[in-house]
Amino acid sequence: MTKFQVDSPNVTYGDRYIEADYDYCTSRVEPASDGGYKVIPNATRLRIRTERQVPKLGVMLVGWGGNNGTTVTAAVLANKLALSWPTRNGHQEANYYGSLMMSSTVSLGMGPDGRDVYIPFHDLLPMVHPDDIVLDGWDISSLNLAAAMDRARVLEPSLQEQLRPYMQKMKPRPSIYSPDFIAANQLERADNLIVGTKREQIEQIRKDIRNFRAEHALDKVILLWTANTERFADIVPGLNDTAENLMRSIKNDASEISPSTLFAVASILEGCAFINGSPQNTFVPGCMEMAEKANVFIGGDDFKSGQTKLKSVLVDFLVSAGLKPVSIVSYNHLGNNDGKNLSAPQQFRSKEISKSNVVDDMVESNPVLYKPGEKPDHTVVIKYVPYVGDSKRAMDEYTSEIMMGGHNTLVIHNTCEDSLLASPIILDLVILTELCQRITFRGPNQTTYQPFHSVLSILSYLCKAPLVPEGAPVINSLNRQRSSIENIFRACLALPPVNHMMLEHRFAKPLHVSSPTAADKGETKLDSPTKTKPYINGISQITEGVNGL
Ligand SMILES: NC(=O)c1ccc[n+]([C@@H]2O[C@H](COP(=O)([O-])OP(=O)(O)OC[C@H]3O[C@@H](n4cnc5c(N)ncnc54)[C@H](O)[C@@H]3O)[C@@H](O)[C@H]2O)c1
Ligand SMILES: O=P([O-])([O-])O[C@@H]1[C@@H](O)[C@H](O)[C@@H](O)[C@H](O)[C@@H]1O
Repeated sequence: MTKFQVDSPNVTYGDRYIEADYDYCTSRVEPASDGGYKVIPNATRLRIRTERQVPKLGVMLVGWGGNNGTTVTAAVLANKLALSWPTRNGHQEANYYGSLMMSSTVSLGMGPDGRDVYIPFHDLLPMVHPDDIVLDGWDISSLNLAAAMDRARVLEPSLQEQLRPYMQKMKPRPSIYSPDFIAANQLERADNLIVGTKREQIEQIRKDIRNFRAEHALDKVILLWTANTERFADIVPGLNDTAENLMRSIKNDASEISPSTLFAVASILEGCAFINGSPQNTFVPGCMEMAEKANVFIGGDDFKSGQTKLKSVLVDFLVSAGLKPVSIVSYNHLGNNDGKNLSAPQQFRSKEISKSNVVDDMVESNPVLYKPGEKPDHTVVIKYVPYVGDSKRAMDEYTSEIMMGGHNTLVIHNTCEDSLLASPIILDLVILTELCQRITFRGPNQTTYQPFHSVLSILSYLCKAPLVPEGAPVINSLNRQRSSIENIFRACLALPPVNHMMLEHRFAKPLHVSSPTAADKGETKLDSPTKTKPYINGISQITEGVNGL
């Protein structure tokens, strides 16, 4: 943990809380009488509380025996045990590369030398360390985690050998299987099932959660779906459109309730946050209502790990540079079990939707380039090629209109172990969710503190199809998503948002700085204006009217 303390009258470091008084500054836009806009800046004083005590966290993965489930478990173990292993490219040590919290940094501000001072994102606020997370979960396949890790073909055998004694003791709990929601080709691995009615299955999941919490003396449990992609469930009035109807449908054993929704309901009933790492509509309206009534966090959908993550950067860059993407083709093939499941049309359709909607907000942000409703041609292709296993091969082509009828075409080829991109995302999702459970806000004239909305939209950086509260805008731009996390956490320390203005370096005369370096050199400060020296090294200098000023 990088030690730092904010020295401000607006921050109190108490035994239990960090308390910050923060002015949330935004601008509101209203239509003006002349057909233009009236822009009104405003500032809202918030009191933000962050509990300092980091809990003992348990994470239960649905689909624990899959490529992601085994890989993230192996990664946590390898880091915790500080393992290293021989590879063709030399000795490899465990790390958490690809985790926003563990392997990226944030700036605290400008140091005495005028340079930003960076710390690991994870050190900005008290957070769970992934090494300390206790993992468990369910799978329709009975393979123990060591055998499942071998089946996944993601990690080097030399590492698997070291992990096998630990992971062979880990056995996924029997799960809820509904062949109607995942590809028929998954039947062959479905030998570890909870039989019974949907109500009985939910009660078993709830019992599993309680047993896990008790067995490890956990303070908190979070559930995360990293099982197969399901087809979308039909949203039917009277079936799953309200919390009451959903619970009645479960009691009546209605068929159109997916396993992922059953897990989400069980999780919410146990007061545990539930995160959906796959693209299906797990959070049917009735499930979302349940979460809101229970003040339990839900988040998702579909890990944003590779091709789509790059798309949410590239399209943002092109459109914000005034270049007009007009055709986007995203093709990939892979040979893991995820790819096998996605080879079925209904499961592919779930993924096609989450991979396709990611450009909408960026396109709609630029009416100079796009007419209302105009969008780039956008095609998503996924093919299953068993031989390549987890090594996903992605090829993207972005064609944009540039000035005066010109065109620019970007072609990207991207090969990666898909599960090694998704595993750090899983860790970030649960670390951020747990931290947000410890942050509360009190606005002006409010006497009580309130939590984040139960739909945890701050997770959008990690999801292809961000789940947001009703009426909230969906933001897919990766840069904006990351900034929102950083600035919200800075606000918990009464630090201003990062604005990149760097005015300290932009004026002809040094901006007033309080750092000891400026005072030591006896340099003048802005608040004591003096004429610039007319001569520098004997050369007369213009002191008035420079740059037309
Ligand atoms: N880069 C990535 O790997 C990535 C990125 C985004 C989304 N995802 C999504 O994450 C999910 C997992 O990906 P993966 O590569 O680990 O797939 P996988 O097929 O290797 O693992 C899924 C596991 O879920 C199990 N399963 C299926 N139905 C289940 C149920 N009802 N209950 C419990 N277990 C069940 C399967 O037996 C399998 O072990 C998929 O939905 C995938 O689309 C993956
Ligand atoms: O994250 P991303 O690379 O855009 O999308 C990926 C797809 O390209 C891949 O085919 C699928 O198997 C993964 O689940 C993931 O969704």
